[in-house]
Amino acid sequence: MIQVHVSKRLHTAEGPMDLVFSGTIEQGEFITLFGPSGAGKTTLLRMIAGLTTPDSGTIIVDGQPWFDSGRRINLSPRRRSIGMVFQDYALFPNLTVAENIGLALPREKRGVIVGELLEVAGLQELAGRKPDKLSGGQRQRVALARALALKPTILLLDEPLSALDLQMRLKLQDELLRLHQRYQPTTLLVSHDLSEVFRLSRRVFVLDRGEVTRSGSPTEVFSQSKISNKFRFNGEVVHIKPSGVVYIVHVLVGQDIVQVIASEREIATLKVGKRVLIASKAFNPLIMPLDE
Ligand SMILES: Nc1ncnc2c1ncn2[C@@H]1O[C@H](COP(=O)(O)OP(=O)(O)OP(=O)(O)O)[C@@H](O)[C@H]1O
Repeated sequence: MIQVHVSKRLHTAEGPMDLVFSGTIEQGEFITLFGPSGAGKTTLLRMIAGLTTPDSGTIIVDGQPWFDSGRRINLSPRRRSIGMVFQDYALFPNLTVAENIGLALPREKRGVIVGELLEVAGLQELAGRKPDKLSGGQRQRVALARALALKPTILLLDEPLSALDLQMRLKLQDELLRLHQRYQPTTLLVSHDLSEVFRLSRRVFVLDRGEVTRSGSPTEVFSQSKISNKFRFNGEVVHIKPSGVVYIVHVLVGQDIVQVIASEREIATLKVGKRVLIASKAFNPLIMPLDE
């Protein structure tokens, strides 16, 4: 369990802003941090990693204080069990894929762990390549494998997929879910992409100007509560969930998630990533695929 209670005064172009975060994250949870640019998301990750020092507060991980301003405890990043992946790939250009993944591992364990990660991340064929011979998606897979090599308690991901095209992003999201399931690190992901928040996390914190304005499941946080009976929306299917004899389809419309009930017959034409039109028919919304 991670208990984070921190505050820090930040200096932004618009003047000072207080970043205040208080939250408890369970072991193995997948959390996203969502919010506008400059809200303080990256700084929060950096404080957990030990790269930025909070002005006050505590960060307790499995009962162990990583930071405690009152007791003057501040573990260095090296002593915190974390793996990190950022938007820019930050791989060592002169090392191969396998060497990049194994870099921080003790020599005697390196072969076994790197071998496993190459296999799990589907990178075996690329083990001997240098980063400049990889695509953006492949590089991020290497960065992810490297972040997991030391079996960190916490995985910190700062928009790792945002530079990738949609197709690659969806593929890497699946990969991320698979890796998370296998190694179960407590994961904090910063994302600007609402469909990503929805696909990957069970819980989201919305940060705005240094404060958590909303938190809960993506559905709770983003569902549109009042929908008029007469409407037409274009959106993208982000999740399909069986519910008894029908299905609940979650559709991303702008910045909102709209839930629509669909029958098995309607579901046959839908899948995650599909662009759809939601329109009202009498009082019940009607959902149908859009021609592409
Ligand atoms: N160590 C620091 N001390 C004071 N101010 C800081 C510090 N680090 C960052 N800031 C300021 O805090 C603000 C928030 O930055 P941060 O990168 O955390 O936002 P963000 O939500 O991650 O934004 P983006 O989505 O654009 O990455 C910025 O204006 C930045 O200049």
